[in-house]
Amino acid sequence: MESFGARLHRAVTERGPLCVGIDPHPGLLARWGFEDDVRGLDRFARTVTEALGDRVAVVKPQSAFFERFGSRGVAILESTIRQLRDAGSLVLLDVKRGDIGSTVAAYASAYLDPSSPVSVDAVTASPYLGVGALAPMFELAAEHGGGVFVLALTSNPEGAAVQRARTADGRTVAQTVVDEISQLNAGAEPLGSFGLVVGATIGDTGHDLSGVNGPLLAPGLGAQGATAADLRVVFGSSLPAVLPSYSREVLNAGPDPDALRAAADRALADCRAVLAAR
Ligand SMILES: O=c1ccn([C@@H]2O[C@H](COP(=O)(O)O)[C@@H](O)[C@H]2O)c(=O)[nH]1
Repeated sequence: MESFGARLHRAVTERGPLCVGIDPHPGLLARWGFEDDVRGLDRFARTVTEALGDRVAVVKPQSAFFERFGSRGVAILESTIRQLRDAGSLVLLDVKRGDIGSTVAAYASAYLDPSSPVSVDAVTASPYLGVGALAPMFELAAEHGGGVFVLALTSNPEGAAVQRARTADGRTVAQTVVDEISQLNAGAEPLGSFGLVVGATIGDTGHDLSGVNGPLLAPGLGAQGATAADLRVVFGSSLPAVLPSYSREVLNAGPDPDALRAAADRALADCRAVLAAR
C-alpha cells in the first residue's frame, strides 16, 4: 500500500503545490446565483469538482457546509468525494475531529477505512484531547495509505491563546503537537503521511517545524488576509513542505469553470514563485 505521503508528494510534483477548498458558504451560493438549499449545494460542489478535480493536487471539502443540510448534504459530500477521486485529485476532508481514543477509532473508520462511503485520502484532526488520543486515526491511516493533518497553529486570531500557551517543560502547546507529529514521520520517504495545519496568517512565531518531515497545510491565504509572500515569513526553511490552501479566494471567481480554473492557476503561480525562491 503506497503511503499518503508518497501519493501527496507525487500529486504535488505532477500538479503543483495547491489545495483548493470547497466551502459552499450561503453568501457564495447567492453570489453564484444558486439557492441556499440542497440543489444549490449539489450544483456548487459539482461545478468546483468539474472545474478543478482534474488539475489541482488536493481538494479540501469543508464538511460543515455539507452537514448543515443534514443527511442529504452528507449524501452530496459522498458523491463529491467520489467525483473528486475519479478526477484524480487527492481529497482532504476538513472535519477537525478529535475525541477520546475509542471514539476516535470510530471517526477513523468513518473517514479512513476504504470501505466507508465517506472514505477520503486524508482528514484534519484536533489534538486538544491529546495527540495520543488520535492514535487510532494514525494507525488506520498508516494501514490504508491515508493521511491526518493535525491542528498546530491555526489561522484564526483566537487560536494563539491556547496554542502558544506554555507547558510545564517550557514548550508551547503547539510545539508539543509539532514534536509528536515529527516522531510519527521519522524516517519516512519521500514525505511522512502525518501533516500539521499551520496558518499562513500567523507571522513568525519562532516555532521549530524543521523536523516534521510531513506536509504543512497552510490555510488563511486570500480571504483571511495572508498572501503567498507571507508563507516565507511563517515557514522559512520549511517552505518545501508547505501545501498552500485557498477556499474563498478561488471560489469567488465562480461559477464560470474557466474563471475558477484561472483563479486556481493564479493562486498556484503566486505560491510557486515563493516556494521556488526558497
Ligand atoms: O487554521 C485553520 C484550519 C482550517 N481552516 C479552514 O480552511 C478554510 C479556509 O477558507 P478561506 O475561505 O480560504 O478562508 C475553511 O474551510 C476553514 O475552516 C482555516 O481557515 N484555518
